[in-house]
Amino acid sequence: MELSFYILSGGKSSRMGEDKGLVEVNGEKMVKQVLEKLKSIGPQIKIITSNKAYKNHGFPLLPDVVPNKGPMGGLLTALKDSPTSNAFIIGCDMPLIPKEAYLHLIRSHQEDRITVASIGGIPNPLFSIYPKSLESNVASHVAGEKLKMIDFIRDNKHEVIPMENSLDFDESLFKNFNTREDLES
Ligand SMILES: Nc1nc2c(ncn2[C@@H]2O[C@H](COP(=O)(O)OP(=O)(O)OP(=O)(O)O)[C@@H](O)[C@H]2O)c(=O)[nH]1
Repeated sequence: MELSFYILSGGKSSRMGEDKGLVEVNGEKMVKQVLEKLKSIGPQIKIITSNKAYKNHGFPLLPDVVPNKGPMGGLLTALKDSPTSNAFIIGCDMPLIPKEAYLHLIRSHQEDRITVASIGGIPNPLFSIYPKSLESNVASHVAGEKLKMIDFIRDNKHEVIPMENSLDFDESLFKNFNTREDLES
């Protein structure tokens, strides 16, 4: 299955106070850590942001087609752009997720549905694979201001893959870093 990868980095980062993807965790920018894993998985990688500071990572940047709609706007941008029939959507603030987790989700994916990773019983729409065929459904949600990713997933054919059941992962590897306190913990 051919896949394109999109890192969502277009958020307001209001809790962090500065653009999250460019903040360092364990001495390296979060976006860089995500890119390092993706590079070894597939060639089609883009960062969805309008912040030019992401440019020096060497991957194409893509601004949101409809700005200020949160991750749903990022998903719409990704599916519109995707040259492949499926797109892997990843938040920029989960830098510790191991490559094996990406591979596991890809192996679990079936082309006609959304494949959502769950961690500790909680589905994560920003570590998920979406069929490009859902683009018009996403566009309707965005136009109707129905911006909760989880509601979109529930409205469409999907499968939840509990990461901890299949792989011997520590849940802490799926931590996302939203605040300064998160960085210190
Ligand atoms: N492209 C794009 N990505 C977004 C948008 N809003 C949020 N994201 C990304 O979605 C992921 C989760 O974002 P959140 O933590 O919910 O929101 P945030 O705006 O980044 O941060 P807060 O303002 O602190 O809530 C992060 O990777 C964000 O960069 C958006 O409007 N466009």
